[in-house]
Amino acid sequence: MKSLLECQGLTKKYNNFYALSNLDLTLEKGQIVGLLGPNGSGKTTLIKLINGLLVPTDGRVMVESMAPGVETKKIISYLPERSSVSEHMRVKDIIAYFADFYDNFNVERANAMFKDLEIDTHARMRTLSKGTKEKVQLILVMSRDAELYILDEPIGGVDPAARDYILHTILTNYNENATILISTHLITDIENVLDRVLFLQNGHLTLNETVDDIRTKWGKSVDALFREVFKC
Ligand SMILES: Nc1ncnc2c1ncn2[C@@H]1O[C@H](COP(=O)(O)OP(=O)(O)OP(=O)(O)O)[C@@H](O)[C@H]1O
Repeated sequence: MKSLLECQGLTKKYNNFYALSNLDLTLEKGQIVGLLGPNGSGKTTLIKLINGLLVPTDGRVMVESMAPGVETKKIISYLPERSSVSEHMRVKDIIAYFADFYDNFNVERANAMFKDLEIDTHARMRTLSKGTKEKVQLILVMSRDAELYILDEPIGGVDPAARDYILHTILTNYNENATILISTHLITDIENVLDRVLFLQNGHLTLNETVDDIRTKWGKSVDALFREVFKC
């Protein structure tokens, strides 16, 4: 089976500091993968390398057998750590902009999710709360028919009640052959929707297991295992 994402010996050095060291990783299609690790462990660095926003110091990353570039941007839908959406625009204008920019943007799906989450699409971004802005961006990203969705800390500002709804409707309302890679510290909230978990520690991939195998092997939740492994 052709893999969706392949990293071989992937290394990123900032000056003399290794943010990512010799990382080997293969992800197949059709799974929701949690990218977990303490602050500074290299999650955003890995995500930026996959998106071609950083160049590896060593090793390589391939998406659908292609190096990051124009072609991979068409099949990756990326939610960055920090907002890339213009604050003065109205939500409806951002939807139109996305529809214009991305061939694979599904306007009906976006509008249905905005309606479900009761977000006023006439509102300007700057007038929305932090959590609502996050919802808007997540909806925009998940409304593309992509093969790989990469979400860097998508729901930190969303209240816990809305989180459940978002995780179950938005993250599961996507093409089942696609893969979602989510970096988050909200492990308890998210672990029920995850198929696989990656642990990053000081730039090293220290765990790559299915959630079922974690529960069977260690007899504990992903959150409990994370707290044990990364105990300060
Ligand atoms: N541009 C840069 N120059 C120098 N060091 C950097 C740069 N970007 C990141 N780093 C360092 O690389 C390491 C990994 O950072 P990264 O942002 O990938 O971590 P992270 O796991 O995403 O952290 P967090 O959970 O806090 O967002 C950190 O020690 C960080 O300080």
